[in-house]
Amino acid sequence: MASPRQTDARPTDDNGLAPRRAAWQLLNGVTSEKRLLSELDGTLEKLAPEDRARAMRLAVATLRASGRADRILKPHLRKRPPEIVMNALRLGVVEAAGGAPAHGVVNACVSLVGDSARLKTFRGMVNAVLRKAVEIEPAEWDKLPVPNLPKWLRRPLSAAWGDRTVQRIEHAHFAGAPLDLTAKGDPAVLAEQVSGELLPTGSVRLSDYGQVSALPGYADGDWWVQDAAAAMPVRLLDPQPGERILDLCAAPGGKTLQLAAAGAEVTALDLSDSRLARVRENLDRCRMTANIVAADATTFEEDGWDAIVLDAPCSATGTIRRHPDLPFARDGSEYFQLFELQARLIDHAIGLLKPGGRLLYCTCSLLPDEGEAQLEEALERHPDLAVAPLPEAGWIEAEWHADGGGLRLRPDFWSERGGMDGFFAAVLTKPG
Ligand SMILES: C[S@@+](CC[C@H](N)C(=O)[O-])C[C@H]1O[C@@H](n2cnc3c(N)ncnc32)[C@H](O)[C@@H]1O
Repeated sequence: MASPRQTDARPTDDNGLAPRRAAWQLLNGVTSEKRLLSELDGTLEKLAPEDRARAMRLAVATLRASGRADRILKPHLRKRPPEIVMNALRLGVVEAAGGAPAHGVVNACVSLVGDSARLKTFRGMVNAVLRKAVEIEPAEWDKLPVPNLPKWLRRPLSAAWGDRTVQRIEHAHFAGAPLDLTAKGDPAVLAEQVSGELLPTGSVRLSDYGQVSALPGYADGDWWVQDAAAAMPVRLLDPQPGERILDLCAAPGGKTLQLAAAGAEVTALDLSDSRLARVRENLDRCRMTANIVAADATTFEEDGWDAIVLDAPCSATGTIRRHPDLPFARDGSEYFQLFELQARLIDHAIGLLKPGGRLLYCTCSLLPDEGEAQLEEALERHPDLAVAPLPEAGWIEAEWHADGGGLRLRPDFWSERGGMDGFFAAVLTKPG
């Protein structure tokens, strides 16, 4: 049910200024305050649902194309203005390149800065620069290079996968992502129900869709949103009915739902109470159950599990297609702590498995430090463990085999189909 705030909020009749202002605030939160869009929810609270969606779409599109917008703007700027003024300019260029009428875009962006006492002096400059910058022809825009990842991220990715692959990954980031669903039941039936494409891995893909909650089967809990790559690790684990499985970093619950749908007896654990609320909501909507535990996975003590899923906290660099804010809001300085936490979580999880139990380790990361290297180092620390060979299953393509075992998924794979998130996944078996 809509909250009172949502019911009160009405679409704007101010020529679309409210969603543009919210998009601008989101951009400022990301590029100036270095916060993720997911941490800036409050910015959208007072907007009507359709304005909220529009603001988020605008912010995401601008972040994705920010490098292109800067190229267009550069020749028109004698001196680079403050970052928040740059964001108003970027917003205008990206909207105009997307086909919005130039006049409305210029007026709106001038109003954004003009309404702020602090930025009023930039009104004239924004007006003059944008008038010229929005004249770009769609064909000219399309010919501009796809924006590069920032150096701090490009460097380790180039070292791992090579420059050419990083360029392909950047193209995949720029293209964005389709909507992938995981079916609670038969994916072929779901594909028909939502008129989607049944992918070889069993996910159902929609390239053109409106409001997610209005799609058939949402209210009945027939499916949940989960990138095709994110759905593969649990397929590797192959959970069996009745198995006792601990999902150690469970929220928002995509993998918990897969485990429960397979008939496993699932305990979903997460450090974050608020994120666990989303696991509960997802389970309720899909009419499935799991034991929910709010705890720290590094100290949780119940052992004897048939299998453990460790979808560890990570850089999330595999999800930039969906989250173009990440390269702007992060700088890699916190990653070393994550690598250490991942190793500690692996060691602790191994101790909680019963003899013969399986540990699924996975991360939505493109950095080998969080995937291949973690696996290699875990095997050095625990020489009695074995990496389960990848199943012969036809859905695993040859180029997805990771060096040293496991599955390496990248956004440049399936480019003809709309790509996939980046992921690493491997199953480790404890001796019986
Ligand atoms: C990559 S997300 C998990 C995604 C989830 N498995 C899914 O498929 O929807 C990582 C999760 O780890 C949780 N987390 C981080 N540190 C943790 C810890 N020490 N103990 C338990 N959970 C932790 C975060 O709150 C976050 O929800």
